[in-house]
Amino acid sequence: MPNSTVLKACEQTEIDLSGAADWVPFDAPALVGDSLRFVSGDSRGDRFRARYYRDAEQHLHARFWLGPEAEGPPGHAHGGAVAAIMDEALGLAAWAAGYPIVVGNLNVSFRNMLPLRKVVTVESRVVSVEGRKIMVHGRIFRGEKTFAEAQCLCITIPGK
Ligand SMILES: CCCCCCCCCCCCCCCC(=O)SCCNC(=O)CCNC(=O)[C@H](O)C(C)(C)COP(=O)(O)OP(=O)(O)OC[C@H]1O[C@@H](n2cnc3c(N)ncnc32)[C@H](O)[C@@H]1OP(=O)(O)O
Repeated sequence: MPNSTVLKACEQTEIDLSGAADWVPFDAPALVGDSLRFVSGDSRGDRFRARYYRDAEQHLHARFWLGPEAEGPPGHAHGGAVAAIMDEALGLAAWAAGYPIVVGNLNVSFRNMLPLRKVVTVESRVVSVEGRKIMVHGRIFRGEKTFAEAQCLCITIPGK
């Protein structure tokens, strides 16, 4: 099947990105707008589709789907795609917690190859705040399987 046909088939498919029962949808574009364009901005794209949520404790979660344009190893996600998800989701977690930041350092461990065309969950947590340094940890998983873990050092932007 030619590639264009595969892409078209993907575009037409609705992906179920619904959250857990106790999650509340989080309007990320309302908070950071076009900064999401690179990763989660195209809800019908063939690279990433995403939806963000917050749980009762206000931690940010996301459902992500990676399509054929995120491919690295055959059938699996490119490491840069996984890192981009971590950059967006963990940076956004700091913003959602009230800290206007940019990411200063992002450390990603790739634990298992992440299959394309499966919905995965991203969980995040602000673990410490020291002056301008906000540390956020995150994980991408599906069921019992962890695909990646990350530690993200966010630095608040003066004057924001
Ligand atoms: C203008 C409007 C923007 C709006 C934006 C909206 C974005 C909303 C998006 C939300 C969802 C998407 C999230 C994507 C998030 C990105 O991808 S952001 C893009 C990628 N990141 C960047 O481009 C950042 C580039 N780096 C910089 O701009 C500057 O280096 C920084 C990070 C602002 C820090 O510079 P600085 O303000 O001069 O601060 P500096 O004194 O160097 O450091 C402050 C403290 O942090 C520590 N630190 C700084 N960098 C590091 C590091 N890499 N490692 C360890 N420690 C460090 C320093 O040691 C220092 O510690 P203390 O001495 O206070 O103990």
